[in-house]
Amino acid sequence: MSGFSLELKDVRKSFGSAEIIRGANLQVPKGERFAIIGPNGAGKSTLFNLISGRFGISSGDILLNGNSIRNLKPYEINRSGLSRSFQITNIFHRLTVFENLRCAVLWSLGYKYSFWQRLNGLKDAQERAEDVLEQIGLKRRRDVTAGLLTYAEQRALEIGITIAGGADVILLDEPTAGMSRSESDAAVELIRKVTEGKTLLMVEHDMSVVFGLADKIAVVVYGEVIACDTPQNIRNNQKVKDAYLGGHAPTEEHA
Ligand SMILES: Nc1ncnc2c1ncn2[C@@H]1O[C@H](COP(=O)(O)OP(=O)(O)OP(=O)(O)O)[C@@H](O)[C@H]1O
Repeated sequence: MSGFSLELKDVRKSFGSAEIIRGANLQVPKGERFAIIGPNGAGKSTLFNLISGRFGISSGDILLNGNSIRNLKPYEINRSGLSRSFQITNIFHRLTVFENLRCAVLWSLGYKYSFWQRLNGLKDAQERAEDVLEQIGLKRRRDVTAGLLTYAEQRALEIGITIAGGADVILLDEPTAGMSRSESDAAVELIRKVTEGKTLLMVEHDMSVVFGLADKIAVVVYGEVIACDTPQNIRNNQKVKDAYLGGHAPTEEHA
């Protein structure tokens, strides 16, 4: 068994005649937190869509815990232990906070929506949802309709939905986008707590979040991973300085 949660092997993706991902390679060891950074249009979201099965890859391979997932559907990848959040908040606004979490737990267990009527009897799902509610700090908002939460609370709920199924590999797409400084500081703490012992891969533009959370940073430029290293080494990497910010290394000050 490999020590990697996720491996990208010469992954390529074309849309029509345009090759967007051009031989991406990446190895994410189990239990580490990785950030993917890069200029706008570099292919970060596309990589997420390939890893989570939303798009099929054109060539190469993606391994989850040592097994190829290249031909799997998104829900099959999810049930193999990988869960992702989206850049756009992806919650059911008319359900309560608790119902959103319970729904995510049941979905991960393979229940269908039509089972909702009989949910109270499903004790494990109920307990798991209560547990996640506590972890994301929304216990006192348990029975509030999700659409009435503040934006930061909605993003916290979304993180809860992402981890609710118990996946070991978590993908977060710009988890602090649109947040104030204090909200994103709180989000960093939340992400750190709920991903303890798990593997995290996140796309993030806010460098203070990236440098505050990531064990390693992968830099994507024109559909390739041009460097993957510790935050300190990325800061001093000349190739990254040249390609990424016109001669300046990414630092916590760059948003
Ligand atoms: N479904 C699609 N069809 C055609 N082109 C696409 C599709 N999805 C993405 N692209 C193109 O792929 C390139 C990379 O887009 P992507 O969204 O992955 O970049 P990104 O690094 O996430 O950018 P940003 O930081 O701005 O979110 C862009 O040129 C985009 O127009």
